[in-house]
Amino acid sequence: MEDDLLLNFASEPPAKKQKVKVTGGKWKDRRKSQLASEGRGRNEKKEKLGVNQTKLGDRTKDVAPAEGEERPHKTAFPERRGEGGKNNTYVSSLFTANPEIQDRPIAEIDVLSPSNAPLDTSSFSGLGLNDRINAHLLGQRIENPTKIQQQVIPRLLAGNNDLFVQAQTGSGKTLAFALPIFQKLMEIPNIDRTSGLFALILAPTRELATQIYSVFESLSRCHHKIVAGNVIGGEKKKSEKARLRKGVNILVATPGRLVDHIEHTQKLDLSKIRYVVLDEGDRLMELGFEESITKILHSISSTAVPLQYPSLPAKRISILCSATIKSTVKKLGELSLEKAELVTTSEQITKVPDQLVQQVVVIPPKLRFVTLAGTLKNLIKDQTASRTIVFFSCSGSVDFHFIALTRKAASEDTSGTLFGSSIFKLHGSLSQQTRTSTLKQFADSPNNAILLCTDVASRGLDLPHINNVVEFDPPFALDDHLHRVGRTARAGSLGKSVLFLLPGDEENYLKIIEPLHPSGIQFKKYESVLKEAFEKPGEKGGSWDTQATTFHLDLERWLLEEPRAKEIAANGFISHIKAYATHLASERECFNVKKIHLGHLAKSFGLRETPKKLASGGERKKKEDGKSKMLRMAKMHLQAQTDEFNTFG
Ligand SMILES: Nc1ncnc2c1ncn2[C@@H]1O[C@H](COP(=O)(O)OP(=O)(O)OP(=O)(O)O)[C@@H](O)[C@H]1O
Repeated sequence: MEDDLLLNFASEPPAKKQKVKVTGGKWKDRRKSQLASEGRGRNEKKEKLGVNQTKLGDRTKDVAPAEGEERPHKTAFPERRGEGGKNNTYVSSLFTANPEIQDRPIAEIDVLSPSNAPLDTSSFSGLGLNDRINAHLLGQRIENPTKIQQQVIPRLLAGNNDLFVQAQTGSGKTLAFALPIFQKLMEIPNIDRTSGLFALILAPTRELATQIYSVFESLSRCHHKIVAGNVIGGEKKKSEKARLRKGVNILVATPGRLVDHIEHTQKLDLSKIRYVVLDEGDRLMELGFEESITKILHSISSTAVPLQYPSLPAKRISILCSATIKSTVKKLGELSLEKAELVTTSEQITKVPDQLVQQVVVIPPKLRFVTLAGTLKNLIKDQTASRTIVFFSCSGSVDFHFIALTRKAASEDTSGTLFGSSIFKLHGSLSQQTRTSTLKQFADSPNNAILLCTDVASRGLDLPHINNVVEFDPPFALDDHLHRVGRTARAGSLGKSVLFLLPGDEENYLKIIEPLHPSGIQFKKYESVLKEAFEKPGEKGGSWDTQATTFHLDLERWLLEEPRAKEIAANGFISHIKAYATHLASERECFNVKKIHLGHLAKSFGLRETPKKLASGGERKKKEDGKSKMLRMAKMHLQAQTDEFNTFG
């Protein structure tokens, strides 16, 4: 019998256990004694694994229970008495007792031509950029400006107006402000690092700040005496101070860390700043940086001195960039801009790029893990150096799926392999050093690479050539969807995005995202995903479900053998549920935590225990009313989100 076609059931037909009532003492002790009396102590775990396995030829075929076992619910997969206490746990089948999924036509969609691509009709030199910068761009195969660059570059080169720049994700906003600012500094006679700090760029996350800094750093090849620096927190403040003391002309910073330096680094002189860029304005506000930004802007204004450089504007020019329009961005505009000109492109910025192919797979909760694995396998099939990003709702879920896919129970590992590809994890609870090196490894990987992450990677990050985005957990807001899928299909390139939804209420989310997708949405059946991924060559039409089941059960078995991994799974499950409870009230008709089948969802985390037991740690807790539970969860999630993006040192 082939090993991978086996399913394990109970080992020796268990002799019927005598139930012994245990009373007195602590609940844990009572439970231990109860289990021991039933012969279900810890040491039995191994015996239960992998012995007396039964071939599953047909997913719906009912297999006779071992002697001494009860036949469970008729439609369910044959169950095994597990390690449960009062409520026994079951090894349920992946493919039975799943909720129904609405039938939808599965048509191919016509992909439109790119909406954020460089335009053939215009050149950078035509916009007023000098030869050195042009040559530098050509060296990077950047030949024609995008629409937003066409509009912003001449305005910044010529003008004295503040700008409110709104454009689609991946439309080249960074170069739109970086190129003219750099050129203006190039025009300062004898500029060097001691001439002063002239441009400040504020970004919401350390990753984004690092990325913008590297754009300026690479531009310094056009004039090696212009020095860019960054202060982003998470790194040693001492070395940042030393950098500021030596002098920089362009500073890229996260707001929290910059305020810290304003207060404690005497050498930091903001008086010559003539350009302030607020990148990802909506995110800066969402992360609560309003107060820090106000302080920074006030410090700049209150120390400003007149300059004798004719190439620089007489007064400070502020540029606010955002891919989405929100009331919070408008508020940031009021705070930072003066008589600003709105610069936007004709295409609807609140839509995804036209060329993006959006797929949706509706998956019963039990099948989420195996369908994720199948999706990843299919996406990298026939590829050699593809890049895929998978978004999760919380760090706990990233940690679990990383260990589950790589089978590495040591949580400090951030890289591994899956289906011959490199796989990485990234979230805000990792140290800054780890985050930076993980992103670099992911970007530089010579083979196919997959990044499992939270929304820490959803904003502004320009990872090169991302082919696919998978939203394993739905976004918490529509803007998040735009930003997540916006990591692919950048600057006119093609890209695919896959959204996972649960059957039932979550299917309503389709109606919400449909207007954002000019090319339409392609519906995919999870069965076809699994079939493509798991069908053995030459065995068409039969083996895929068995293979998928085996793949999943291997995870369950592994968790039983690895207590640390099981702990990570339990934590991942609990964090996932908590994060789910914080979906916007306005989207409750799609994401209602009360309607989730917790048992089925726990199975997708490889867990056989009842979720109630997991969530409470087995202890009875005082009943909490619904409202205070929601508030508590929302608070926890907000805290987790801020931690996720913690830009402070
Ligand atoms: N004119 C161009 N031609 C070709 N590639 C370009 C051009 N301009 C920018 N790019 C590339 O396109 C990618 C996206 O640019 P950028 O990160 O500035 O987009 P963005 O508008 O800031 O997106 P987001 O809003 O998602 O942060 C980068 O890799 C950049 O090098």
